[in-house]
Amino acid sequence: MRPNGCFGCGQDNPYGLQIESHWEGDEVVCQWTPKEYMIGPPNYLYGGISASLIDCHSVNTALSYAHKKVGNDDKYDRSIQMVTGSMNLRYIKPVPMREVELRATVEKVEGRKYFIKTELQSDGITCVRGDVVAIQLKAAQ
Ligand SMILES: CCCCC/C=C\C/C=C\C/C=C\C/C=C\CCCC(=O)SCCNC(=O)CCNC(=O)[C@H](O)C(C)(C)COP(=O)(O)OP(=O)(O)OC[C@H]1O[C@@H](n2cnc3c(N)ncnc32)[C@H](O)[C@@H]1OP(=O)(O)O
Repeated sequence: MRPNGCFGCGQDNPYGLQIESHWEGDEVVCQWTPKEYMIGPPNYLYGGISASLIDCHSVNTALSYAHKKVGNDDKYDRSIQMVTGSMNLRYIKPVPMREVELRATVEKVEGRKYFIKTELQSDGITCVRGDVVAIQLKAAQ
């Protein structure tokens, strides 16, 4: 989708994280590598960056799922809009400053609420687990 200035996934935001998420079976997956200045504790990723990664990846999972539900797999429909309603994170292990993988699944959908479970992994080990509720905005009247 262009233009896209989203801090998480916007290719048009040079200061953003520029994540790219794609479907792999029933999961939405993304590989991403931190910049040196995104450090928090010595040698480890800043927790707010992990939160941003999980936030954007999860909301995009919901957004893409909502598109699929109406039989639209590849064309972005600007009338379908999604925001983060709530996000609960469990920081299980510190995240090393190297490539991470995000893996998200749609747990359930209730009306406009999409319940997404996302894991942030390093070398196949889950470091952060997120439960995100993405909410589809009411269609403009
Ligand atoms: C796989 C490839 C991916 C492809 C993607 C492709 C392209 C990408 C393109 C574009 C990308 C664009 C954007 C990037 C995506 C993400 C960006 C990152 C995410 C964000 O950065 S986003 C900003 C932060 N976010 C907000 O700024 C939200 C502020 N807030 C509000 O705008 C309202 O507050 C709202 C809308 C949330 C609700 O308002 P509302 O009036 O629509 O809804 P209402 O109150 O009627 O509630 C309806 C039902 O939701 C329940 N509910 C309400 N609030 C809840 C909550 N907080 N948590 C859990 N449940 C909640 C109620 O309990 C009720 O549930 P029930 O129906 O069961 O009673």
